[in-house]
Amino acid sequence: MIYIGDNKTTGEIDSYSINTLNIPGIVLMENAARNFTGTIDTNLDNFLIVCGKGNNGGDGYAVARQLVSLNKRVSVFSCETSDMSRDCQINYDICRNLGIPMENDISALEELIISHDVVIDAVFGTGLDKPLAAPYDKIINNINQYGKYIISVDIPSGINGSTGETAGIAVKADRTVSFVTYKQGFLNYSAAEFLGKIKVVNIGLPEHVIKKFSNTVLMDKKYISSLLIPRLKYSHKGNFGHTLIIAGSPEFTGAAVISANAAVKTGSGLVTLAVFHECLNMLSSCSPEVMTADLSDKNRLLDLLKKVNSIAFGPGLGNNPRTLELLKFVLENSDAPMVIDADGINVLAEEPALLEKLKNRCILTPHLGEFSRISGLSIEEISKDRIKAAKDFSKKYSVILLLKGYNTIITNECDVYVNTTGNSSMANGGMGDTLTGITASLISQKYTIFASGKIGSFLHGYIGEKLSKRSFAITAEDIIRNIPFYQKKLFL
Ligand SMILES: NC(=O)C1=CN([C@@H]2O[C@H](COP(=O)(O)OP(=O)(O)OC[C@H]3O[C@@H](n4cnc5c(N)ncnc54)[C@H](O)[C@@H]3O)[C@@H](O)[C@H]2O)[C@@H](O)CC1
Ligand SMILES: Nc1ncnc2c1ncn2[C@@H]1O[C@H](COP(=O)(O)OP(=O)(O)O)[C@@H](O)[C@H]1O
Ligand SMILES: [K+]
Repeated sequence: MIYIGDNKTTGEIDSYSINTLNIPGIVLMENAARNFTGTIDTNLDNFLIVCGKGNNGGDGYAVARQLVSLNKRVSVFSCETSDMSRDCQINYDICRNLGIPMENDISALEELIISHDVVIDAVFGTGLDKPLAAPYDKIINNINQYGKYIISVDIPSGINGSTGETAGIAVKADRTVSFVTYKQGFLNYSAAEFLGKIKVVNIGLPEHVIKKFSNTVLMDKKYISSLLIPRLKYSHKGNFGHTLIIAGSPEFTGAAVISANAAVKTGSGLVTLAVFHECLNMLSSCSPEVMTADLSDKNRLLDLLKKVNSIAFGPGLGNNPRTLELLKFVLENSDAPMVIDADGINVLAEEPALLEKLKNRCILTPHLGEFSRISGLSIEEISKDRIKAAKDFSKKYSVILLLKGYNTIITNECDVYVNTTGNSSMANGGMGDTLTGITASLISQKYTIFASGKIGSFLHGYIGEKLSKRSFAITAEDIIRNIPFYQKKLFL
């Protein structure tokens, strides 16, 4: 499992490893350098390592030694040779003693970069603490302008590991090999263009050590598989629950159909779609397994509200007083766990006191715009630290929050899971409605609300990713058709 941490987390893990576990810093640096080197394509040769004066630079000097021991051609450019950190100095001295070609004259840098095939950027890592000035602005500019292939050590130099903001300018890496944790700042969308392909490597620390300092993880297939509940031989439809979807309006019947069809395909024992009277005759594209109900028939609705195992509320209902009244009615008459999405969220934003009634039994699945409306935070404020914004909201209202988008965040007040599956081939209408149906269906099948959000977002994005290998844009219908096949693939 890959853990996420900011600069503070890195410092804490560092000091625990050195002071409590008694692992010397130079050993951690050696492990980092060895594991970094292990990620480099063995066909690559002719490296220029650009080193700063802190431990990131120290890693760079240690990587230079490792590459030389693999018979690679290596040169080093030292940004500063005075006042180096202790472990940086040790590795610098060894590089000198080994006779590795070393340069520190900035006027030679451009030519050096041009004459090498790979630049390894070891200028700054988690210790960057001020805006970049001369000569660092020029060094980074040169790397970006002339580097043919750039690999950053830990963090592209100039990016803040906690916030993802740049110190004015930053290295644009082709690959970033980060140590111990995936840096929280990498989740800030503004950092994306600098990171290239990201890989996280260990520095010899067991998972239980990292876990002490981070409760934020990137979900992978293995983790999702570990959450899945196999079906027993003698199970019947009653074991897989009844999902009620309350969705749609004359302009948006599609949203209702999509959510209901997704719930069926995800395996809910029964699915009922409840719509306003005027939509009933527009449901011809519903999967035949979907049962329907008329929202104006209050007795039928009451009956359903009492017996279903989960309720999805919101897609396509319309942001209007009728939807708000309906939500109040549902909340007064049912204790079932709920997935609230789209207009369900929009009307909640009008009357946040209703969130009290959703405590400990709800997952909200907003996209950035909806989250901005319901949290009262601007999109800019949320984007600066999506994890914090999501966690704060979840804590304040005791709900699970699933903040959709590239790197979806799912949190239950204290633990945070980030979903990296999915891509922009999925950026089209109806995709969120699909996720709502999948998530509600999983809740009906006895997964916890939190697990349903995690599995739902992983599966949804996983399908999109697989299909996008062959198609440019993926539709909700494409996802729905493929749910059973890829769901089965998640059972390892
Ligand atoms: N346990 C760990 O966490 C390990 C950390 N390691 C490496 O250590 C790095 C952190 O090392 P440090 O804390 O020494 O920090 P850095 O090496 O990132 O940089 C700190 C140095 O740069 C200077 N500096 C910061 N911002 C500057 C600016 N804008 N302009 C000019 N100078 C600036 C500081 O004064 C200091 O000398 C990590 O990124 C990682 O590469 C590795 O050695 C492996 C072990
Ligand atoms: N670039 C992207 N990377 C990953 N997932 C994406 C991307 N764009 C969209 N998605 C996913 O598609 C879904 C879109 O949801 P939403 O915006 O609510 O759509 P709609 O309201 O049209 O149904 C979300 O689950 C989101 O995570
Ligand atoms: K770096």
